[in-house]
Amino acid sequence: MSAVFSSPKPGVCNLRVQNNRQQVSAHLQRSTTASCSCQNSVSSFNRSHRLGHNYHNSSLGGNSKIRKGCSGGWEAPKPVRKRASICMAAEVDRAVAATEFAGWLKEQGFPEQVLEIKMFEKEGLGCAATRPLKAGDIALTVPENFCVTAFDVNNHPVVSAPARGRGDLIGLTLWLMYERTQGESSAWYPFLKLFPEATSSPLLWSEAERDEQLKGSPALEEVKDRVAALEEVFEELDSGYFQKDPQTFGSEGFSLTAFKNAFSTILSRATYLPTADIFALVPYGDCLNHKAECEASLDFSTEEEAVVLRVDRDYRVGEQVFVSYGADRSNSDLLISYGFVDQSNPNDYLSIEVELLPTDRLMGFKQQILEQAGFDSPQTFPLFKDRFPTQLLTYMRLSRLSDVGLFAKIVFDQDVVVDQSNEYEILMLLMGECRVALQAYSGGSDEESRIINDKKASINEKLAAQLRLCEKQILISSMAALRNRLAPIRGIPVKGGGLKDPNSDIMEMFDMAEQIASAPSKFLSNIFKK
Ligand SMILES: C[S@@+](CC[C@H](N)C(=O)[O-])C[C@H]1O[C@@H](n2cnc3c(N)ncnc32)[C@H](O)[C@@H]1O
Repeated sequence: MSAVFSSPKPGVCNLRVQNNRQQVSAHLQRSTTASCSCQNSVSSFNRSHRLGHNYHNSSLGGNSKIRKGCSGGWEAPKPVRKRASICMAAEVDRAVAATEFAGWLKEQGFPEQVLEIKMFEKEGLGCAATRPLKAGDIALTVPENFCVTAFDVNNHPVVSAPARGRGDLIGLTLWLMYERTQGESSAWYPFLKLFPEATSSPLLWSEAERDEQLKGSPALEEVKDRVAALEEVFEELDSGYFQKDPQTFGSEGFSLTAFKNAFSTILSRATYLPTADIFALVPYGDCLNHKAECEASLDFSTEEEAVVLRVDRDYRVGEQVFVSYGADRSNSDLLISYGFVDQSNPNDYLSIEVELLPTDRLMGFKQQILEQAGFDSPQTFPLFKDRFPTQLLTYMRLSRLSDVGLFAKIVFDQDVVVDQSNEYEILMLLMGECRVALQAYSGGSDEESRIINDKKASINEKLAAQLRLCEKQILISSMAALRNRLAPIRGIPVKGGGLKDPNSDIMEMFDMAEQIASAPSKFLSNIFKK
């Protein structure tokens, strides 16, 4: 994995604020107070990262539990043979399409739901309650045979072969590409009419646009990696199947653009169902929008043999019912996977990677301590706008400690300062890392606010500005929190005697000191002793 921000001084500061694609980041379970504070409870979290699932093969090889025992299947109406055209949602009024879709589903025996699909100003299509709902109520029950899954891909006369072994998301992408080329002849036409042609994901932006708009953001590397992987898959499909059979795989419907558009659509609409370990296109379910505070999500119920949504809060009639697309989704992740940014996302974070110094003579000993506490080297931690994990600080304290006698003070679930010079060093290192990360973005935060409010700015420009602004805010508030922690160590008074904001006249001093975050520790300890 590529690190986006290199250390201010390699070998001295082994920290990198990096992209958030990966693994272990730590999930903070307790919410905190307004100013940036330290979190005590961290557990590793496995985000069901939809894109990440793209490259595993779990569900295509007959792992389609959701369709096992399915009786009858979805009786799609007999296709009316019309000239095949690519079905593009931009050409249709999606609100009208939603009403037609509901009627069509009813004809197929779809059960009555307590949700209706409606257009909402901010999120586009969404689901509104048609009767009052109480927390715990079932709001949606979609029998399994109405869902499109790997089962349909595996049994598809055309796309089953190219989809084999490629994972659910690519399988569904191929399914969508093919069905789109069938236009009104597709058995799923009323369903497909609801889909947007593509999302606003930067996976679809031009190289120049993404380089310019995402400059400084860890999302840039992430997008580059994902696009490269997607293009590689397309190359294989193109040379292995599309070019060999141009009659079946027409050049327009099976172009790279069509592939990427369909992939972004599937990425944003297919729901991962944990119980069945499968991705599915779920009618109605694919119209549910995300709210970070929400805990409800779709899953497959083996008892009901249906995909079910149980709401986590009360809803009034007409109110939009939300789900969670995943508890720990950063804005960068939301933008790449769904093409939107949630500016008030309490779960937004930047990842910071820390590791032991390879030249440390106590490396082996420290590694054992880390292993016992369940950490790796390197290890990724999240940096939130209002909090960062205690474990990040403890990890860093350990990594910079040279006095074995102080090792007993290393406690991962409590915020215990080991010794003042060690504390000073790690806070300065963190500060330096945040500063370097912040400097990688061009322009000040005012620039982002201006773009967000500029009526002439494009959707992509606005989305990128929202993302950059949120990420900058995380770094700025982390630096403010670090300054607050540094102030008492340095014995510098802060306004009103509190720890919130250092006096503005000493800000300059802080700034100067922060610039030397990577200075030799001898020099730092001299400052400390002043
Ligand atoms: C599963 S679909 C939901 C239906 C979608 N709104 C539509 O019009 O078809 C996911 C898409 O909904 C939109 N969306 C979901 N939650 C959102 C939110 N909180 N804010 C803005 N857009 C959201 C994004 O465009 C995303 O790609």
